[in-house]
Amino acid sequence: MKIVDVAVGVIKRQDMIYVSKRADTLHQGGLWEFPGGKKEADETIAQALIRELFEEVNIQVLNPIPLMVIEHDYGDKKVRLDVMLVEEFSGEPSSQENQLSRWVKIADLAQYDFPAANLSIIEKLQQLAS
Ligand SMILES: Nc1nc2c([nH]c(=O)n2[C@@H]2O[C@H](COP(=O)(O)OP(=O)(O)OP(=O)(O)O)[C@@H](O)[C@H]2O)c(=O)[nH]1
Ligand SMILES: [Mg+2]
Repeated sequence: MKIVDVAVGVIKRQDMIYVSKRADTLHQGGLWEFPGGKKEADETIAQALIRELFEEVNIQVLNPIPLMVIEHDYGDKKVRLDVMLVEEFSGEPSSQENQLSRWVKIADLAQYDFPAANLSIIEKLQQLAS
């Protein structure tokens, strides 16, 4: 199965992270996510992140910092999540795609249901915060 490259942005301000709910009809629908999406063939992963976060939440990413890379096989789909920490951005995140979105304290992220691949991201954020 072909692996899908995904740029994922962990948008952070103080002890809060911006999360959105995936539409029920999508892959891993109904779960919470960090904004992002599939890399196009002609893009670098940083370019994909900048484009996706502008399209999805209307911010200009300034200085993304690589956090981790996660490969996960969902059975119906294999993904490689290139996860980047986004602490420098201009604009105020707001959902452009009718997604429910909110700022959540890092300590409270575990109360939200995320796709299985995201669990190690949340663990890492909680380690960094403690
Ligand atoms: N954006 C995002 N995708 C994630 C996360 N965790 C995770 O497993 N994924 C998976 O990554 C894949 C691509 O993400 P996506 O659906 O946002 O892609 P996209 O924005 O390009 O959407 P599109 O297909 O409607 O153009 C999906 O299969 C999704 O399930 C996450 O935290 N954020
Ligand atoms: Mg997306």
